[in-house]
Amino acid sequence: MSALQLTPQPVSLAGHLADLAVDALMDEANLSPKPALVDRRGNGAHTDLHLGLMHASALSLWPTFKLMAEAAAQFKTIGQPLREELGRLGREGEATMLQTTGGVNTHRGAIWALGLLVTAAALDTQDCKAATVCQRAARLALIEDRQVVASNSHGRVVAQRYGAMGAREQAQLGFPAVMNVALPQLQRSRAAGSGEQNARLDALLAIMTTLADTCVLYRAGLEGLQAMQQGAQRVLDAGGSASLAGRRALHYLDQQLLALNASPGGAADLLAACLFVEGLEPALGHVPSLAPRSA
Ligand SMILES: CC(C)(COP(=O)(O)OP(=O)(O)OC[C@H]1O[C@@H](n2cnc3c(N)ncnc32)[C@H](O)[C@@H]1O)[C@@H](O)C(=O)NCCC(=O)NCCS
Ligand SMILES: Nc1ncnc2c1ncn2[C@@H]1O[C@H](COP(=O)(O)OP(=O)(O)OP(=O)(O)O)[C@@H](O)[C@H]1O
Repeated sequence: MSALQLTPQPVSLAGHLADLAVDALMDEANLSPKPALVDRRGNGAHTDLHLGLMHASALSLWPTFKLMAEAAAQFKTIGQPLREELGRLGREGEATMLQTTGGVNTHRGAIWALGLLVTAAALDTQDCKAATVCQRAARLALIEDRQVVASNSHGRVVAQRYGAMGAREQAQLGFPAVMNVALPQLQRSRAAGSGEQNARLDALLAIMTTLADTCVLYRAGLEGLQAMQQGAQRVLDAGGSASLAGRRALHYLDQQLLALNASPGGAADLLAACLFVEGLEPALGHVPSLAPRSA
């Protein structure tokens, strides 16, 4: 039989959500020029990462996201059983990621954020507005996972040292960096005539202006965080990444963050989360729910 005679198999809703999550990770990784992050130009501040590894890691997470969406259908409501199943799948996803990358942390924060959002979307695809999905994800993130083993993660170290709110709190608050910062900036930049890549760079920069990025704090302390926040604001004030002055400021920010070894990995994860929730309504508006309305 020739390939032309093969009938395409319908993609399940869970598979569709996993596609959207992996697409968001691929789009974030490919977006260039991002300050000090892995992109098409190079490795940014990371000696142990490269674009091929980011791609391989993103693709390896497809089954994890699909299983998370299926868990929503199985458990149907927001509660401890679903939360703990997600924790289990998330830890398995982290293990898969580390196996794929030979032990390098490519997407820890992204598994957390996108995992919660995929599940929240799958709970009720009749209402997959970005704001509603972020709120559902927050309700999941607020539930304690009794199986979690406290680790000495970089985020925890930094939380103790500086009192910074990290990935956990960002999710528990309903992703304010996505809803109040990144999505409005995306829309503003598009309305001002910027191309899609520049609008996405502006959204990343907008996140960087206020986020307490624990990756940056761990690698470069408060000096790095201040350089990131102020430098990102300067790019936006100069006209954003589509303008000549903004592009110069972005180049300067890149050099400054590289010198400080300060890579805004948390901001990058939240840009991926922003692209994911923005894509939900157009992609799923017509698809029936996997599960009845969540409690
Ligand atoms: C909550 C998580 C992210 C751990 O956070 P913690 O701060 O302790 O760890 P760590 O420093 O290793 O990772 C933080 C990650 O978040 C990203 N990040 C950094 N700062 C921020 C921020 N302010 N906001 C959002 N994300 C951020 C970074 O890119 C980094 O990858 C999560 O990995 C976790 O608890 N996993 C356990 C498995 C689980 O429950 N999974 C649920 C799947 S839905
Ligand atoms: N394009 C990207 N380039 C680099 N990092 C990214 C990118 N997109 C997302 N990230 C995030 O940045 C994090 C990597 O940051 P970092 O290297 O500080 O992590 P770490 O392994 O915890 O620290 P270290 O490398 O200092 O041991 C990943 O968890 C990932 O979520």
